[in-house]
Amino acid sequence: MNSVQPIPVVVLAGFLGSGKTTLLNHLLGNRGGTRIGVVVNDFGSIEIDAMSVAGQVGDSMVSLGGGCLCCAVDGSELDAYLDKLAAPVHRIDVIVIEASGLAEPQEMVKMLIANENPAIRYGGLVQVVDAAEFDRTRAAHPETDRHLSVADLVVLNKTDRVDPAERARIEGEVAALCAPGTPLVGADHGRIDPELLFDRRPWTETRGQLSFEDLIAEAEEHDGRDPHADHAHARYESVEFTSDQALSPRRFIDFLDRRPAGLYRIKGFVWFGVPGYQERYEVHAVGRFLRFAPAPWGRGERRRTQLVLIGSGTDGPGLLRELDACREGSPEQAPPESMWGVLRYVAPADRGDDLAAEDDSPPEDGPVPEDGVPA
Ligand SMILES: Nc1nc2c(ncn2[C@@H]2O[C@H](COP(=O)(O)OP(=O)(O)OP(=O)(O)O)[C@@H](O)[C@H]2O)c(=O)[nH]1
Repeated sequence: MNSVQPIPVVVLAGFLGSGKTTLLNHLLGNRGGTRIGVVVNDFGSIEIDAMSVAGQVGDSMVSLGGGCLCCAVDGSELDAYLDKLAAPVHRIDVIVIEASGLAEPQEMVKMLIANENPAIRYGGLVQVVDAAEFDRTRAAHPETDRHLSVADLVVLNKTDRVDPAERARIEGEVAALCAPGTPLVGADHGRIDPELLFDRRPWTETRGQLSFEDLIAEAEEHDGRDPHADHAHARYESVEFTSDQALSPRRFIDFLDRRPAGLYRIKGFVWFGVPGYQERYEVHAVGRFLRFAPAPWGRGERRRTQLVLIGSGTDGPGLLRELDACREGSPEQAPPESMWGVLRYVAPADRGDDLAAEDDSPPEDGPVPEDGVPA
């Protein structure tokens, strides 16, 4: 690849928790000699997703914080980031924008098509679908159907969480919602062939790409009303919690066990500071699904907890008060057993042997060794 050709800009979209960051990390980890520029657009000003992929992208990383790309960031700001990434000095082959899980992908595509920088070109819309949550997501968010209809490539992710018959049913439904011939690839932890995105003559050139006319028609639909009123995130609110004090694992698990149904997504990391469990515990909750992943702290990284909670109809200040009550002043005195509730939800995500538990699954008995892998 060389930098004379315009750099394709691929939009990675999908509902909250569908696996966009996981897929992006897979691409970054399997990019061979390809240089990928990344734009992460997170919901909430604590850029959890940016941190999840940071370290792998170095100075090519730019992050658009503060909310949804389509609303909070105007075209000129996006253009400025793209200009920066497209500078020849970076020798970038492909740019991937990870859209906020609540963004309207069409808005981003529109911005990219309108971009006047000759060094880049729109490279397609990849829609990530959570196979295990497909029916629920569709019922709660009818715009899912519209998003699928404009996708260039659909990744049916989390296929490990559905059986083959269920997978076949969902594949049929997804295919019926997509434009005819839209490629649909199944994936476990976002492990797709990176060639799907890095090919110089990709699927988007032959079919499926939104035409400008489609986009104008879309825009006209909005006429006379707030163009963002029907966006998914208009119905959502997010709150952020940060603590320099450790959290009590027991009180935090109790908080999670009691979390309201409208609290759709929790992500971030937690410091428990319990002797023997000094790692940084990444937490991901999607609906009733919950997982912790321990990882070492970065060199010199401050021990603390940062969480983003996204929900609808939830009492944000009330949630923050409950989290405040989880603070623990003397974590060094906590017994190791206090971690058991957390360790039930630890799975070695990167190894693929997914032991993540559903909230309502029976608890594992007994302690778990310090590597975090339940016995
Ligand atoms: N079982 C299973 N879990 C997965 C798979 N892919 C991702 N996950 C988990 O699902 C959770 C959400 O994944 P993310 O990659 O953060 O999802 P996202 O779409 O970036 O989420 P938002 O940033 O909230 O929109 C994490 O706990 C992942 O480890 C998969 O194929 N199977």
